[in-house]
Amino acid sequence: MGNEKVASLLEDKINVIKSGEKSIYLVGPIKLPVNLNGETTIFQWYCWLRCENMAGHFCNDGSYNTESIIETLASSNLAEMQQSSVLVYGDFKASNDALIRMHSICHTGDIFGSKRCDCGFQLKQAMKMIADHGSGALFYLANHEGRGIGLFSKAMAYVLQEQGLDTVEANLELGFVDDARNYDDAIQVLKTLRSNPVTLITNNPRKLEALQKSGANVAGRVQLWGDKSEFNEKYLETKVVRSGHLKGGCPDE
Ligand SMILES: Nc1nc2c(ncn2[C@@H]2O[C@H](COP(=O)(O)OP(=O)(O)OP(=O)(O)O)[C@@H](O)[C@H]2O)c(=O)[nH]1
Repeated sequence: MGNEKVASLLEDKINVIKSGEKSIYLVGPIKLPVNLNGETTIFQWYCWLRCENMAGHFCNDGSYNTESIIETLASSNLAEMQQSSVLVYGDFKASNDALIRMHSICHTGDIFGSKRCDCGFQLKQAMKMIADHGSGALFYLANHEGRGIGLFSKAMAYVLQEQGLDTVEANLELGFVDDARNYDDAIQVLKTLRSNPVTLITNNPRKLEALQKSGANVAGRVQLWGDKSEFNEKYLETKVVRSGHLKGGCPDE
């Protein structure tokens, strides 16, 4: 198969979202059958790549064609970088209301099922809530590890926490801010996929604020608490007491 043929197969599945200096290359939808609590649920999956003055990569000159993307893929070493993605359920573009979650990657909680946090529970529960609701999207934000400090630094923060520091103190002692996450790219992708109202699944007021400030059509928020155990009790308490996470279903509760 030549480059031209491959390009023509991919053309309809690539969407270029331009915003100032940067471009976001969005690939999808791709059918993704997912095992959700023992049942197969069909999601549509999209993955994106942000490109910003990356000399040597396919995004450096602002021009774009599918063939040039394919030509540079193999030499771009994308496995060394983080790419985020979104799982979409139902008629996400047209439905009147939809549930969305901006889920920050948690290697330990999402993959290993660590009980030090509630991330793995929230991931599965949010996917279930979205499917039960009939329309929605779960954004899996791969550059958010450790609230934006990266996996290695999160491991260092865990070591400090084992000496009694809470999650916020550990981040600060390592020279980070408490929360360094940015939602801009995910919001751009959301706006590309849907303009109708969305309800955000979160306990974190900063996520809600980021979405509202962006001008996205936000109908409200639903909370997601659960999976409390002796292992994450302090972690959950710190989220409420130090990071201002909300207990209750509405933004102003
Ligand atoms: N720095 C740090 N990050 C952690 C720790 N435990 C989990 N995380 C990260 O925290 C992020 C999730 O943030 P949370 O504060 O649990 O929840 P949230 O995403 O802000 O809010 P919700 O939308 O309500 O889930 C993930 O990226 C995890 O990797 C920790 O002990 N220290």
